[in-house]
Amino acid sequence: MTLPADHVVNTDATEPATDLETDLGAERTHLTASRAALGRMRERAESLFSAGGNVAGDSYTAETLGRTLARRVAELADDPDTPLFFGRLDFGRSAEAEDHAGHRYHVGRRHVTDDVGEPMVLDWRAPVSRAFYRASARDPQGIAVRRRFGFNGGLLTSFEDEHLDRGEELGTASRILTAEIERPRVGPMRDIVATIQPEQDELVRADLETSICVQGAPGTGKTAVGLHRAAFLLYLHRERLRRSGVLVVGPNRAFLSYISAVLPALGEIEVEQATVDDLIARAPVRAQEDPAVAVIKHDARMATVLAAALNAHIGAPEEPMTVPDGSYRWRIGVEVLRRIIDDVRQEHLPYATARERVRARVVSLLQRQSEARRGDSPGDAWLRRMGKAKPVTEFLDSVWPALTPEALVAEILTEPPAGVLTDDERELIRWSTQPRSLKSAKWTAADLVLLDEAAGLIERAASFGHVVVDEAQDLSAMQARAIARRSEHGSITLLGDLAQGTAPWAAVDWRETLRHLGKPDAAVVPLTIGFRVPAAVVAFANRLLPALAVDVPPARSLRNDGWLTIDEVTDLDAATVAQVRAALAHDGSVGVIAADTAVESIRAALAAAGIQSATADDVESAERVTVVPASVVKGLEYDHVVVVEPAAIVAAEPRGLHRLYVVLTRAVSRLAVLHTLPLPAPLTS
Ligand SMILES: Nc1ncnc2c1ncn2[C@@H]1O[C@H](COP(=O)(O)OP(=O)(O)OP(=O)(O)O)[C@@H](O)[C@H]1O
Repeated sequence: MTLPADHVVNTDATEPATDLETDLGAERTHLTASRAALGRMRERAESLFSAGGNVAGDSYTAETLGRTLARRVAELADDPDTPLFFGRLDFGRSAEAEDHAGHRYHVGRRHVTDDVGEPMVLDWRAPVSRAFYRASARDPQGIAVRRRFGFNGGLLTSFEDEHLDRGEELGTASRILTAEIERPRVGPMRDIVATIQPEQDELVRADLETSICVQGAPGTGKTAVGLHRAAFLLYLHRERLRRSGVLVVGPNRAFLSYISAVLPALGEIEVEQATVDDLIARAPVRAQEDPAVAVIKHDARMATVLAAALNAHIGAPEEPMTVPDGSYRWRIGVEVLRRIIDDVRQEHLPYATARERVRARVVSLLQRQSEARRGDSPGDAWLRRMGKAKPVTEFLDSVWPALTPEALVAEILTEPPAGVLTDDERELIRWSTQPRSLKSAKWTAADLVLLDEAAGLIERAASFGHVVVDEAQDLSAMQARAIARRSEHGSITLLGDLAQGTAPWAAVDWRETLRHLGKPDAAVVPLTIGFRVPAAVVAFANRLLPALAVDVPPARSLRNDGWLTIDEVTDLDAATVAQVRAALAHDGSVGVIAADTAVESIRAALAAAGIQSATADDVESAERVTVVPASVVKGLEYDHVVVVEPAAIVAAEPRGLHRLYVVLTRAVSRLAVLHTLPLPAPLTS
């Protein structure tokens, strides 16, 4: 790659800057020029877009071209509040610099080229940009100087140089990194491209073929890593992943709306985001059930039960088949029919595909007989007619009957088969009242995982090219299998923290989850640097860890600036209002977290005091205060968190201590804990 002369580092570019202001001025000029160039790139894309209909020959091509160009225009959108570049690499003249020796590159959110196609800003995902994240004084990777830029909104305000060639390296002491981590959080989650850390970058840039499981304490950047990995893979394997798709799975709607802006900000607008429940929603949930019943339905043994029940529908042919065809009668003997069934069973195809395979094998035997007798090949119409001939259909219906997932699940809930579940378990899952028809069946949420499993046994689900699963510690075996079916031919990034497992089936060992996901050999990699929770708050929340019975590696907080108060009060509402008022005096977001049942009264108390609040899924809300039920706060963060009555949060569910650990680790700067009841024991010991 060649660069225009003014971007080429001459030998003295690696000398200390003589005049910071001049340097800053030059960088601002480059930023302005880059923005203008991006504007021109967008204009060109827009004019192509509007001309698209005329150039394309047919409507299909026009539509495809239109979509491609519309996407291109969207990808080139410029947010004036977001820096277009955030770093600069000055390559030295060592052999390691290879072709880049003496070159200077600005690194930013997307490629920007000037009018003759020369790069002005390199995409952070380009191979050259890797050194921005990974070069160190010990391993400079050809870099003489790494420059990081500080921004305020879209305005370039400062920079920070590391002369790697002189052994200088700031690492996590970088002021710009510190400012980014400490900046107040408002609105939805932001990207971290400017400050991805080396241990994160290694995961972000892992190959498409590689599935990984990331175990990290709260705030170590798991979500950020997963989203950036999706963006990275889309950049590197654009066409392939555009065809197969990339999916991000999160725990709930509030979380998905919180993260929804990250990928579009990186120019990636085609990633599907869903909860597991969205993925498997083939019927509406119209009934509740005892959690003990749901636990059984989410157990991996249900997959065995369903597979066996389905298998039991495959019968053995008992009599030969005779098919009339005009003046002929074709005959297939019972032994041959049995062989067909045995052979197709061995192919381990989905049930419905296999049924069609049996039909095709039967028709091909009929065809051979017809050819032998008639001396010519029958046409397609004949083949179709034979496939639908009554004796063929009757044969299939008796030995390989068509089945729907609903029928299969209804069958095992009507008469739970013996052999895999205990008798008690069978009684627990048994339908107490039989629905009049499958259509009127009132499915529970857990029934939907069974329906999805059944659907997967009957027909193969489409596989995404890559799936990012966040908060994966809460996946049940059956949910993991639902994701496995959707990533059979792709890879997975699994993100989670065993200490934050709140589902009744929460994982205690990642190996087990990976096995259910069909990626048993994926590496489990820890993230160890905490970017959210201040050290004092981490120390407080960590008092819970021994009681959580999980083996997780410790993390070190980068934030020493936090603030923690624990107050025993007599009037929770009044104390909450007072804390929220105090928090509003600072910058940033305020999250009030309480047991689910307490949320409405807290919201009312705040409103009575003139403080309006938003709900967790309304990330664009103008209100700075959000009142969040403890059950949906996973993955979210607020500058100032007020936790109301920890004992009630713990008492609300069987894994209440895990929930409290999640709740206490949402604070970016300040945590206020208010209680009237004694604090849960592990917190006071
Ligand atoms: N390298 C980084 N530079 C700046 N900020 C970062 C970096 N990594 C993570 N962060 C920030 O730290 C916060 C926590 O990140 P994230 O939500 O990804 O953590 P997490 O491990 O998924 O947390 P949890 O376990 O609570 O879900 C976010 O605000 C994120 O933007």
